[in-house]
Amino acid sequence: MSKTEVVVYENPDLLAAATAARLVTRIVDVQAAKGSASVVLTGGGTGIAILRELRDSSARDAVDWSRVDVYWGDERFVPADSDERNEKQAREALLDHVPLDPKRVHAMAPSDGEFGDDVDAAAAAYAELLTPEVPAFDVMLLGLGGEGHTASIFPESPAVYEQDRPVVAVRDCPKPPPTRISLTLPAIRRAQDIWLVTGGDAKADAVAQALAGAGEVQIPVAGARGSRRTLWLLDRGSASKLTKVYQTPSA
Ligand SMILES: O=C1O[C@H](COP(=O)(O)O)[C@@H](O)[C@H](O)[C@H]1O
Repeated sequence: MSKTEVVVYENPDLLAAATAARLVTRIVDVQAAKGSASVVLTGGGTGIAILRELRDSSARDAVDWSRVDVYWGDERFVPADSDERNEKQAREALLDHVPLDPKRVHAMAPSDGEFGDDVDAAAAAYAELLTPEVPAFDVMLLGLGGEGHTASIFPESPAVYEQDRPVVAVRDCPKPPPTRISLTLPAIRRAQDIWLVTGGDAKADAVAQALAGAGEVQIPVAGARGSRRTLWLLDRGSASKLTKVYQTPSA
């Protein structure tokens, strides 16, 4: 039975540092149990801050990075060298600083890559990578938007209704850049652990609605649930509209 837990940290810095530490522990535990670990990364302020914390932590050397598979939950369909690209931000924050096996880093294609500006072909190629069955990812990090999007699945958009394909092209996003590639909710729900990481008052309504049981069409992040565990990692701002009291580690 999958569990949902909420942990609220005092501030965004503590949220990022504690999540980085938690991620090291999870990867090390998974590697001890089965050899390698798979991690799905998110873009966004909190997601990238966690990677930076991990880079700057000596605990990162506890991980055997050559046995980590890296995926992304979504990507902005922009040129490879664009600062908006989630992959570029993740590389600068962490991936270029640890000894990963390049063959195990599975980025989504940029708009100047092998598929050119054909975002459907780029999304189909990522779907192909995840066949025949979407991996049961060990940990998936996901951020969210104030209107309830997660990965690049926006409220009431075609992506939120997708039931068959694990990866889709996304157009006309309300948040720039407008063209993206995203895992779909059925693919997201293949993950064993989903960690929803977000900070700031602007996310408080979406967090409260999702935890109160909102529908995933209106609040897509409500549909992000891990098969083993769904862990909400928040700061005081993003948790400020929760009515129930949750675990709050002291600083
Ligand atoms: O555009 C995106 O935004 C969300 C959330 O980002 P934030 O900076 O508002 O926290 C992120 O989860 C997603 O991966 C990204 O592409």
